[in-house]
Amino acid sequence: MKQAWIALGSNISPRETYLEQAAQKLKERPGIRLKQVSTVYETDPVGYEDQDQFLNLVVEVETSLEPMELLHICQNIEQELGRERVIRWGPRTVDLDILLYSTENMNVEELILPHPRMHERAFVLVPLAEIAPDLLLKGKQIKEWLDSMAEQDVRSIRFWGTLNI
Ligand SMILES: Nc1ncnc2c1ncn2[C@@H]1O[C@H](COP(=O)(O)OP(=O)(O)OP(=O)(O)O)[C@@H](O)[C@H]1O
Ligand SMILES: Nc1nc2c(c(=O)[nH]1)N=C(CO)CN2
Repeated sequence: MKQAWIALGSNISPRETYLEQAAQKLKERPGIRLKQVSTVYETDPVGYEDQDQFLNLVVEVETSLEPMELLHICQNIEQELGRERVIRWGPRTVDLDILLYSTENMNVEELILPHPRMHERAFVLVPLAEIAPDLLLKGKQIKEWLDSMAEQDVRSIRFWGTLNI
C-alpha cells in the first residue's frame, strides 16, 4: 500500500456537488481508500484570472495502484463529471491533480511527481498543510513551504466548509 495526496478543485456550479461526487467516486474505486479529507476553501483563480472562484481541497488516499493507474482513475472521474478542456487553467467542473505519490519522483509528460507547481500554489498548500503538515516535499515540510509563502496569497484562501461524504 502506498500513500498519495490528491488536490481537487471546481469552479463550475454546483461546485460542492462536483467535489463531493469526485471524492465519493475515488472512495468507491477498487484499490483506493480515502484516509483524510481536508476542509474546503474558496480561492481566487490563479493562472487564468478571468473566471469564477474555485472551491479547493486535498485528500489523502492509501492505494495499491501504481502512479499511472491512479492518474487514469483521476482522469476518468474528471470525464465522468463532465470536465472539458477548453482553456489552459480555465473553468472546470472538477480537476484532480496528483500532488505526491509516496516518495516517488517521476518526470514523463503524462505524469510529473511531485506535481511541479504545487509548492507555489496557496490553494494547494493551505489544505495540504491541514492534513499533512510534516510531509516532506524536496526536503522541506509542507508547513515550512506554507510559511515561506507571501502572506496575502495565504490570506486569499478562505475557509468555506466541509464536504458531505
Ligand atoms: N501530477 C499530475 N497530476 C495530474 N496530471 C498531471 C500530473 N503531471 C502531469 N499531468 C498531466 O497534465 C496534463 C494536464 O492536466 P490538467 O488539464 O488537469 O492541467 P491543469 O490542472 O489545468 O493544470 P496544472 O497541471 O497546472 O494543475 C494531463 O494530461 C496530465 O497527464
Ligand atoms: N484558485 C485556483 N486556481 C487554479 C486552480 C485551482 O484549483 N484553484 N487550478 C488550476 C489548474 O490546475 C489553475 N488555477
